[in-house]
Parts: sequence; structure tokens; C-alpha cells
Amino acid sequence: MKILSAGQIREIDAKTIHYEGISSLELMKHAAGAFYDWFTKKYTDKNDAILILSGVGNNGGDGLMVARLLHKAGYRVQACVVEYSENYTEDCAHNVRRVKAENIPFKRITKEKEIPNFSEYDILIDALFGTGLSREITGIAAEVIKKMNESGKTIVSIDVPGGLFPDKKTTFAVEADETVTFQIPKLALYLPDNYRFVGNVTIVNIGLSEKAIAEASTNRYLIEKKDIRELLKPLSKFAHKGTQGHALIIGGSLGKTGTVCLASKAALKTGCGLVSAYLPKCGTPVIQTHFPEAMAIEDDNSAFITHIDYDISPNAIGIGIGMGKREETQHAFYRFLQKNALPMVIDADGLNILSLHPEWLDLLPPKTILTPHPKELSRLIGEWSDDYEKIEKATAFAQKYRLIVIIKGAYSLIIDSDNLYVNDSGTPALATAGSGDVLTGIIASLLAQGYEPGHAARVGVYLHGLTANLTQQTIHPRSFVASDIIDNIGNAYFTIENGMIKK
Ligand SMILES: NC(=O)C1=CN([C@@H]2O[C@H](COP(=O)(O)OP(=O)(O)OC[C@H]3O[C@@H](n4cnc5c(N)ncnc54)[C@H](O)[C@@H]3O)[C@@H](O)[C@H]2O)[C@@H](O)CC1
Ligand SMILES: [K+]
Repeated sequence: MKILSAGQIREIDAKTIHYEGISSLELMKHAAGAFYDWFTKKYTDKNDAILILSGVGNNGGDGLMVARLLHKAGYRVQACVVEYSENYTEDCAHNVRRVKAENIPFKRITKEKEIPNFSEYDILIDALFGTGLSREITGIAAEVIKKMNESGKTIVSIDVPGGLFPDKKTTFAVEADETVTFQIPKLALYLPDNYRFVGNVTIVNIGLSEKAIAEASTNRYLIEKKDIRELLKPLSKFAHKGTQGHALIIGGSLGKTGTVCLASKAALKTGCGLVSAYLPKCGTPVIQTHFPEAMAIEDDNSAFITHIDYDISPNAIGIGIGMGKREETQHAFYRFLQKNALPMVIDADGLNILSLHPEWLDLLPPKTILTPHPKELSRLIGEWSDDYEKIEKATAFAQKYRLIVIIKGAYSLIIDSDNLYVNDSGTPALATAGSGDVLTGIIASLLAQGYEPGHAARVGVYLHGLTANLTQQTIHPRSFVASDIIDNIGNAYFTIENGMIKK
């Protein structure tokens, strides 16, 4: 799904009105209706006191129309316009007249003492500003937002939290629990710095013209299940282990051989035909006991890797996990990089060693995948002042070395040449020991199966996250562990292919 800028969204609104031959008020009806449908499914108690805080633009118009729909359905609604300007849009002014005509409790707020007492309400609906925000918020709107944020009440934002800039850094905005956004994802909704403003995001369809959306150009995308379904390679009836690819996982050190076990098992569960694990001697009994399907190749050293030599012919490599940064290991890694031309995913200590020797980055084959979490990323590219600069610097880095960079997080970001992909599968359950090792194994497996590296990155990150979504009802997020990811890779495939879980 395309992620677009506020300007592009404005253009699509206008084109929808033109192409579909509808009025802007009708489009607002679709938007308010879509919000209403979502809201009434989630908040079913009609005794809840709902305060709707509208602005004077079309986002405010949406809010007033929602007030009308909720009132008609029997909800207890108080509508307000926070009059931060006298320039009402036509559709907003129309809805003010309708709210009054329909005898819905209504209030104009122009100064601080007119702000209602939020403690008398259960839910605050924020329709103050949408994508039309053009400058920092001041005056009465800022006073209202400050009080909303201090209220401790459930806040639901229409389209975007009031005050959130869709395309640049935000410092002050409504701090919503839920944001229901209209059809087109906005990058700001998925950035970690903005989580306190945005809360959970839901996208609802409002009937924008598909043609208009197709005409908008972008290099930013939100990954959807159907995109991943299209990327999955079919499984041939004549497949055998020799045709499904051979992944080699390299890593581990004394006390950290579990990393390689997890990655190897994840690789096989993701569908490659063979998995080998290269680890120090201490790892062999561990992997052969816990994961007999893997073949083990031993380093000469018992506790850490000192050279990476093998006489097998894998199709792809996953390297770096649990490996440590000892001098000998660094040299072994360097000699390995000098001769390796296979597709590769690098994580953890592999990344840390690269940040100690940035000149080695030139040795990586094009489209090598790096999977840093934010701390590892900062060691590679330096610090950033906000998420936008982080993306800019990571993109420049990825392009300079022709790499694919996956910035791990609640919404992992995949940078592949000019393109940015945002992944929204997953839950906080994934923040658990070994989760990254499993991701390395999944991606190494996809590379071994012949997936183009950009596809392997997207499919891998999506599959990994989906395992947590699928177990939300059966495994409490606090007790979800890395092995649960591995156990649910098959279910994630089922869900992507059929939209359902096989019991
Ligand atoms: N026909 C359409 O264009 C549709 C628009 N929709 C809604 O309309 C929203 C966009 O509406 P608008 O473009 O009218 O703008 P908003 O309602 O987002 O903002 C209101 C107006 O306030 C002014 N403003 C901007 N920043 C300000 C600030 N810091 N202080 C004071 N005033 C400020 C601007 O003139 C802006 O137009 C979307 O987010 C969505 O909710 C939906 O109803 C779908 C259809
Ligand atoms: K809003």
C-alpha cells in the first residue's frame, strides 16, 4: 500500500471528487461513516459520555458528522468546535448547522474558560486538525490539546492526531490511544518518535478513487499481506531437499550457542531444504541435541570462532549472531568476507564488527541484508536527531554500499535502494531474547531458497511479525519466547496463503 504525503492526499481527495463525480460533502460522509463503523464496533457502551472536539477545517467537519451519526445511534454525545480561526471550510460550517438543527448538545470554544471539564467524559474524539496542519499549534487549540493530554481519558483521533505533522518532526500534538486513519497510510503514523501521539493505528477505507491513488508516485510503502502473498514462491510438487536451498548459519561463542540453534531451526522451518551451522566446538553437542536436523561444522576453537572454513556449498549465509568480537573472530570474519560472494544476512556481532571496521563494508556483495536494531544502526551510521534524519542517513548508507538495511522496531523499516517499506505485522511480544536470531534464520532461509534479497527482507520481516499476531489469544505477550516464533512460522504461511490458521 502506498504511503503518501499530505499534499498527495489532498490531490487524491480532489481527484476522487472529480473522477467519481461526488461532492466533497459526500466524501466526508464516507469518511465519517467509516470512522463511525470502526468506533461503534470497539466502543459498544452507549452510556459512555463522548466529547467530540472539532476544528474548523474538514477534519473538524468529519468530527461533527461523526457526532451526528453517534447521536442518531443513541450515544451520549457533546459536540464542540474549538474556534482557532474564523475560516470554517464549507463542509465544516454545513455540519455545524446540521448539529444545531438536530439538537445535538453543541458548544463553541474560543477561550480557555470555555473548555469543558474533561473529567465528565469517558471518551474524547479528536477532530481538531487533520492533514491540513501547516504550522505549530498555538492559542486556544494548544490549550485544549494540553488539557486533553492531561485528562487521562481515552482519546481517539480522526485521521491523524491533532498537531501531528504528516511529513516532518512533531513535538506537540494530541496524545491519542487510537488513530483511525483514512485509507492512505502516512509515514508519521509509523515512526517510533510519534508513538506517544498516535497510539494504535487502524486504516479504514473511505472510497478514494483507485485511479487517483494509482496515479500518485511514491517510493514508500506499507507492507500488506497481499503483497507478501504475491512474493511467495510456489512449492513445486517435485521439490526435494536439494532444490529448496541450503542455508549456512555462522555464529555462536561459549554461552551463546543457543543463538545459532534458534536461527538454524527458524531457517529450516521457513522452508529451505538443508541447514548447516558453523560454530565453535562447544556448540556442536548443543545443536545436535536440540536440533538434530541441522548439520554442524566445527571451528578448531572450543569457545569462539577463529576461522570460517567449510567444504560444503550453501546457497546463502546468515552470520554474526552470538559470535562475539574477539580479535581472532574479527579476523576470521574479515577473511570470510574477502572470499564470500553468496547472498547474506548479517546481524548482531557481525554488525558490531563492521562498525569497528567500516572499510570492510566494501567487501559485502551487493544486496547483502543488514538487520540492525537502533543501537546497532547508530554504531554504523552515527546518531540522528529525529526519525526522518535516521531514515535519510540509513538510506544514504544503504545506497553507498548497495545494501538492504532492516531497521528493527515496532514497525520495522526496510530500506532497499530508493525504496522504504514499513512493516506493521508483529506485537510487543517480539521484544524477547533470541527474536533477532530467529529473524536472521528466516531471512537466510529465504535467500537460500532463491528469493531476491529485497523480497527475502520483506517476506522475512512480515512472517516473523505475523507469528506474534497469530498467537495473541493463545500465548500471553509476556510469556511469548523466540521458540514460539519458530513454532508459528507454518501458521504464518497458512495465514498469508489462505487468510486462515490451520488448527
Ligand atoms: N474532501 C476532502 O478533502 C476530505 C477531507 N477529509 C478530512 O479533511 C482533513 C483535511 O482537512 P483540511 O485540509 O480542511 O484541514 P484540517 O482540518 O486538517 O486543518 C484545518 C485548517 O486549519 C488551518 N491550520 C493549519 N495549521 C494550523 C495551525 N497550526 N493553527 C491554526 N490553523 C491551522 C489550515 O488552514 C487548515 O486547512 C483530513 O485530515 C480529513 O480528516 C475527509 O473528510 C475526507 C474528504
Ligand atoms: K484529528
